Amino acid sequence: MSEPPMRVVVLGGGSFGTALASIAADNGAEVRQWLRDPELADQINREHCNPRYLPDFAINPAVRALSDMQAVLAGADLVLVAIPSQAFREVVRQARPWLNPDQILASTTKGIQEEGFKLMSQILEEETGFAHIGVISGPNLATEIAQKQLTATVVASDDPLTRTRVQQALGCDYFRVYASNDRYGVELGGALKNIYAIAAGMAAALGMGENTRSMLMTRALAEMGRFAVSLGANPMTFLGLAGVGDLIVTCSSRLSRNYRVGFALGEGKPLDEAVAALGQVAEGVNTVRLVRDKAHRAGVYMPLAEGLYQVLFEGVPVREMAHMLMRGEQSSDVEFLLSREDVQQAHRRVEARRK
Ligand SMILES: NC(=O)C1=CN([C@@H]2O[C@H](COP(=O)(O)OP(=O)(O)OC[C@H]3O[C@@H](n4cnc5c(N)ncnc54)[C@H](O)[C@@H]3O)[C@@H](O)[C@H]2O)C=CC1
Ligand SMILES: O=C(CO)COP(=O)(O)O
Repeated sequence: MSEPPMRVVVLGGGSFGTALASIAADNGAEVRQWLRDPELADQINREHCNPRYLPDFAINPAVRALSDMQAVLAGADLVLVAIPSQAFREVVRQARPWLNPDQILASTTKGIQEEGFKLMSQILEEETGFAHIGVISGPNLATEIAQKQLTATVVASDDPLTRTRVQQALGCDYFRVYASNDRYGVELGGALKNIYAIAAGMAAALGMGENTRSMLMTRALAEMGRFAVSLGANPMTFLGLAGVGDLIVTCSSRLSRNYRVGFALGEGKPLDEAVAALGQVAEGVNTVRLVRDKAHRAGVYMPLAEGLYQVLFEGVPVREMAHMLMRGEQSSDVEFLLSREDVQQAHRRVEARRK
């Protein structure tokens, strides 16, 4: 006898939640999607389209949208939480009475909560105390996934059941799901790359070329690694899809909201205007502030995050910041091989000999 279909619930009616719900339905799962707006839920059920967030995409008609949290969660095997970080805890609290410890819970959100510098799966853990918790992160522009363009993601959890169930629910012929046991690293990579996507968008708006973008992405990776090490995380995870994979796509594509905010800023638009014009979440705007503050307090050298912070929140012109960054310290390429301190020390020795 064949197994009954997996019951998958997606919390969130944005572009990524909608794309994931359709993948799971394409894969044969019984899928329900929770949205707070009942009218949009009705429209999705009627027209199989989410005009607000993914207007040109035909949603698999098997996806049922609901705005009643209790009804949506009844009997769920896997719950994917695709809610922007600012509202994530609030929605998990709303769902909590209808969640149970046998369910698999996974965050798809690439952001950080200000209080306590919490990542979203830590919020899932705090709010539920359950064991089957994971995250999904990778080069996953929702619009491309909706078009069934081939890509892959990472499910990260120290719980093998969580990894396996997510792979079963979402892995299909246009979406591969790789496994990782470094939940913190995968989640941190997803949040950090948004910062650098804003910078890449700015550089593009200023007419900077491919060498510039390549330098920016590679130095971003170095900076992400330095930050991860300071938090006790394993920077090797950033060599995977949820690190360098997501960094490449988000720093290269106009489909990325973070890139688009950066582009608008590079064109001279004020931050509030750039964010309002987007009409969707660009997590990097908040993340850069949180990461810059944390790096400051911990004494971690993050010139790109610092520079971006100054452009976004202190009114430093983009070109001036680019110039300052180019005139910054001559540093080491790969710090795991040659430390920054060794390079600085060598400079000091040469200077001392000159005097
Ligand atoms: N869109 C993409 O390409 C990808 C997005 N992500 C991540 O997924 C997360 C969610 O993003 P998207 O779906 O793209 O967002 P979105 O901006 O397209 O939509 C956000 C959704 O959250 C809902 N929402 C906001 N506040 C809420 C609240 N208080 N209660 C209930 N619902 C609320 C909105 O109504 C909307 O349905 C983000 O953290 C993003 O980083 C991850 C991978 C790809
Ligand atoms: O995370 C993403 C792609 O993997 C989406 O990036 P944006 O949130 O910048 O659109």
